[in-house]
Amino acid sequence: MTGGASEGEEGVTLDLLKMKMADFAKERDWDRFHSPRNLLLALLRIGQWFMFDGHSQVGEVGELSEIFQWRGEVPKGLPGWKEEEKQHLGEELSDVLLYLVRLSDICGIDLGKAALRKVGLNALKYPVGVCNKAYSSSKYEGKDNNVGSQSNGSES
Ligand SMILES: Nc1ccn([C@H]2C[C@H](O)[C@@H](COP(=O)(O)OP(=O)(O)OP(=O)(O)O)O2)c(=O)n1
Repeated sequence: MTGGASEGEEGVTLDLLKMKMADFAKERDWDRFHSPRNLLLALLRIGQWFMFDGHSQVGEVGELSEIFQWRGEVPKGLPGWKEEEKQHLGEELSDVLLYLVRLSDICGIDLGKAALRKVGLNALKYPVGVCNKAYSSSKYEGKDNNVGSQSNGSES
């Protein structure tokens, strides 16, 4: 699929991204590089794996983390961030999503279905009424889960 720039902008689906990534790789004869292991390393790597990518030592999750590194806690909505900083964040979030979509596709996992199923499992594991006042799991005790919620009035 090689449609126009605005294609799919209204309600982007995982299937559309999956097709875009498949076309991107096919058009460049990069299918041979998009193995499960390579895609996982592209997300997480420390070190180099690809011939045109000699300068980067961290994977996309690392690049995403670098944006938040040393900023301390960041309020929701990112007040005070410049537009180009938000755009950069969008790019790094997209890289993570795109590699995850591609990794799922290459592994034969329907990511949308798997994620929906997982949302259901999460709801069973953390029932409303038990968890809506305070986290009962010691895993989360002592953590401030409402950091920044006053900045835009949204709940986490
Ligand atoms: N073999 C490759 C190389 C790149 N991409 C796509 C998926 C990502 O969305 C993006 C990653 O490109 P880069 O490795 O150039 O990473 P960045 O765009 O983050 O550039 P930089 O590392 O310079 O910040 O390109 C891909 O599908 N397969």
